[in-house]
Amino acid sequence: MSAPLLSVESVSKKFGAVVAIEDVSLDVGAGEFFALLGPSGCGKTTLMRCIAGFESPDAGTIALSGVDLSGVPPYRRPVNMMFQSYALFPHLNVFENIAFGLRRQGRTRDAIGARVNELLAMTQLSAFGHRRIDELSGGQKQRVALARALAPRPKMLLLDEPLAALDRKLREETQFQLKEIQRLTQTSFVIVTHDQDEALALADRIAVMRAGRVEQVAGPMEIYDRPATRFVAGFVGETNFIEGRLDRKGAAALVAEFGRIPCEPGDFPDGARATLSVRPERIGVAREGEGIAGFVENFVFRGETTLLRVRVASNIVLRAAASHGERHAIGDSVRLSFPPGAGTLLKEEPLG
Ligand SMILES: Nc1ncnc2c1ncn2[C@@H]1O[C@H](COP(=O)(O)OP(=O)(O)OP(=O)(O)O)[C@@H](O)[C@H]1O
Repeated sequence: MSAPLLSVESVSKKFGAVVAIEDVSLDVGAGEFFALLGPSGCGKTTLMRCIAGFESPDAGTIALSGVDLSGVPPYRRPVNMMFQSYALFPHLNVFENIAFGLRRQGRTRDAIGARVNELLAMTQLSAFGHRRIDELSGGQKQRVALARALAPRPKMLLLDEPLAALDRKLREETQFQLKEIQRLTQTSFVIVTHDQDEALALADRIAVMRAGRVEQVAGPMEIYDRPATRFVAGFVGETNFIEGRLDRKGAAALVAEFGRIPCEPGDFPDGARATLSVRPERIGVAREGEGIAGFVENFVFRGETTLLRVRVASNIVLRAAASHGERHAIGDSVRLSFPPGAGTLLKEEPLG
């Protein structure tokens, strides 16, 4: 594998007594779309600001193309940041906003014109070059901010919650555009988001952060299908946590209060206490036959699936997604089945 574009090594940052990030290490490749995902306050913005040069780490190093960035001011880094507020210049038109960084670089008039027109076309704003910023919709402003940040050809673009200001419908459409623009420019994008759907939809790889630390770095499918910790499993997507004791004799199973759940034992020892994380859509729902018996306590229609809450023991309710077209009623008896490999076995850990 080629050397990473960005390399963050053992970086920590405190604000007074508050530990914002602690011993964070990760790499981002050239042309990669990378997401920092985590709940509010987990340190993702602080990490991004350290990469941009607006904060300096207390410990650790940040290097770009192998060059240590400590002491390098933000404007000298080949990194640009797109702020959540967009921070556009209201007194300049769209063209001049996009041209701003290029003028500072002292490019010729022709070079500036060519680059701005290229970005106007890429962001579907060609007809808007002369518009004032306050004459634009929220989605158009977002695209101007993106074009402006990309204009000087940074090696890496940092995006702080880039879609947060857009309504839901527009956000989805803009996700496709953002991905397309990233692909066309081959710039590394590092996006900060607390929205798991956004991270899963956009990123090639995701770092899931919690309380200043990175819990897992992996591709979206792996994060979803093979979460490394209980926190990641619960934060990304919906899941069931089933507690029990591992029985490795014969076909491995987690022995839960309400029955045996087939599972892949990994390197957990026989008899270990563990938690199985199982996504609702991986549980089979049938009216009769084999499996764990339960009854439907409640359900919500989700379009493609219906999410059932199934009581399997006096104190345990599991969520299972029944396919489209199956009708269920409150009180129905059902059987739940768990294909081996449907879930991920996790260490027991206190949830902080
Ligand atoms: N300049 C600062 N001075 C003091 N504390 C700060 C400062 N910046 C961040 N913090 C604290 O550091 C921790 C991490 O904050 P950070 O903004 O990086 O989190 P975040 O994951 O980006 O959250 P959000 O999604 O809410 O922006 C928080 O406890 C925050 O209050």
